[in-house]
Amino acid sequence: MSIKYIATSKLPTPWGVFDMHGFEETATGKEHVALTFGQIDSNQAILGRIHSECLTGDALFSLRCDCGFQLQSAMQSIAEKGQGFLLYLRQEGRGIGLLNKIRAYELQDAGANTVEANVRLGFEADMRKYDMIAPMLKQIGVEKVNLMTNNPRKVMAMQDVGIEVVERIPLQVGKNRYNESYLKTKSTELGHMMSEHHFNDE
Ligand SMILES: Nc1nc2c(ncn2[C@@H]2O[C@H](COP(=O)(O)OP(=O)(O)OP(=O)(O)O)[C@@H](O)[C@H]2O)c(=O)[nH]1
Ligand SMILES: [Zn+2]
Repeated sequence: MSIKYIATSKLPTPWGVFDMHGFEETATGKEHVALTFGQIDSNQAILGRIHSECLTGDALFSLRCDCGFQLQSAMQSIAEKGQGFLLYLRQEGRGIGLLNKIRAYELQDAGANTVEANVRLGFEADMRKYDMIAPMLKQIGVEKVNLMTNNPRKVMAMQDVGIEVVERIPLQVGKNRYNESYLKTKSTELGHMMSEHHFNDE
């Protein structure tokens, strides 16, 4: 994929000051962000996260999913480590977009699970593409990663574009009474690797 690096600025956060790098997909004009913390050493495996946009969870405090909690936890871990990256990819709703996600939530309110809702709307369970990752990581100097995720598809997607995932670090945070069945569906139907205690401890 052709993606253009645009500019870099500081991004002060509650956990520390990140550098924010802006990108634009040439074909679609879609905008993505890479955050880095500290000095990136290309010879080392770098702690990082690939995070897909979730306006409701990341910005509007939704408890329907775990996205906002994962975002905060990842940024905190990166800042504590003193070195790391986070790619914030604008593929809302696993690639179906915000309004279709709200349609899917409407179906879920009526009893469908997250995968059934997507399928009823005529979408696959997960429509995300990860081909912007390689040029974005190249720009910020990351070649090997310790990836914070529970999603095996992300690990495979990284390897497919030639990025070595040295370690997968589980990121199980934010379980609550509103997202319990969402998390279960991730584990049973989307292949996410979740330990059982995630479902049992209140
Ligand atoms: N279609 C749809 N998308 C959802 C729903 N709930 C959350 N999402 C989207 O799911 C995506 C979650 O992305 P991530 O947190 O990066 O990744 P993940 O696949 O859950 O894997 P992890 O790295 O383990 O968190 C975001 O794009 C959310 O907007 C839902 O019920 N339906
Ligand atoms: Zn979410």
